[in-house]
Amino acid sequence: MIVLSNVVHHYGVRPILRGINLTIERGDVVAVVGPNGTGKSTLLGIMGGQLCPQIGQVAIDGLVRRRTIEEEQAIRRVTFFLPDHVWLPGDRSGREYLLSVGRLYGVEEFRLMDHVQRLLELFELEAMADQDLRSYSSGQKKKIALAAALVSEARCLLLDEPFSGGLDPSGILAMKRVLQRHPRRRDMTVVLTSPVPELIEEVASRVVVLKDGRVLVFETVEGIKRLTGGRGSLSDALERLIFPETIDKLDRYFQEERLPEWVD
Ligand SMILES: Nc1ncnc2c1ncn2[C@@H]1O[C@H](COP(=O)(O)OP(=O)(O)OP(=O)(O)O)[C@@H](O)[C@H]1O
Repeated sequence: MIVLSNVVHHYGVRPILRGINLTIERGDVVAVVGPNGTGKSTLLGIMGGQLCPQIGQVAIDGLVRRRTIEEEQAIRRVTFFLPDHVWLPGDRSGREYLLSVGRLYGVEEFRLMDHVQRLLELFELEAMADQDLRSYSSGQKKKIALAAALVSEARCLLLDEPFSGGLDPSGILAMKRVLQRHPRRRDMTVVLTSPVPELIEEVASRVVVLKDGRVLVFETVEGIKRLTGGRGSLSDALERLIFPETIDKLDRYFQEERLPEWVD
């Protein structure tokens, strides 16, 4: 379970997050959505321990992030934070990297070897498995980063944009299926960001809508649809909830495209 209590964060003087309170239960897959620059990655970074909020705190399974060294170490053993842009050791092979992540998380050796092999197959990386990571394409690097999150067997996954970064349709399908299956069966907690409502609708049990530094709504996908009239897809609902002015802007844009009257 992840509990955020009055989390406030700003870079310089401008507040980005203005008192976020959230309780995310085990077994939930929560998607954080909102306009560009609204603070989704900042929120994930704070949950992931990469950033320390100026006010408030994050507790994971009852342990508070960045309070004491012991608590932080205990959280790190059960939490995997995958930033949007991840650093990979270029002089290690994909297999070596996955094995080292699994060992860091204390995964038992025999099970680890088998899990690494299955992940390499799942993400269609077997042919590249023993080549240096510097020779991987950007989509292949994204797949290895996702495989690293999964091989950790951490019960709390924080994934910033897991479906972006050049992932091909088979990679998207693989990640989608894993997120649909693992969290409920393994009592995991997953928080992710994605700008694609169609993907969120398929994997998320609940959605956090951030706007102007606050939680506008924290609801199930069906709950968000009900709030906005109950018709259409999540994409339609989010459009009405977060971007109501976009339709007007589109009308204005196409009006201005009309040629002035003096042009033949
Ligand atoms: N290191 C930083 N220094 C200063 N400002 C920052 C920094 N990181 C982010 N910001 C600002 O904080 C705000 C929130 O950024 P953040 O990346 O969390 O937004 P986001 O919702 O994830 O955006 P996007 O949808 O574009 O990925 C933005 O206005 C951004 O310019």
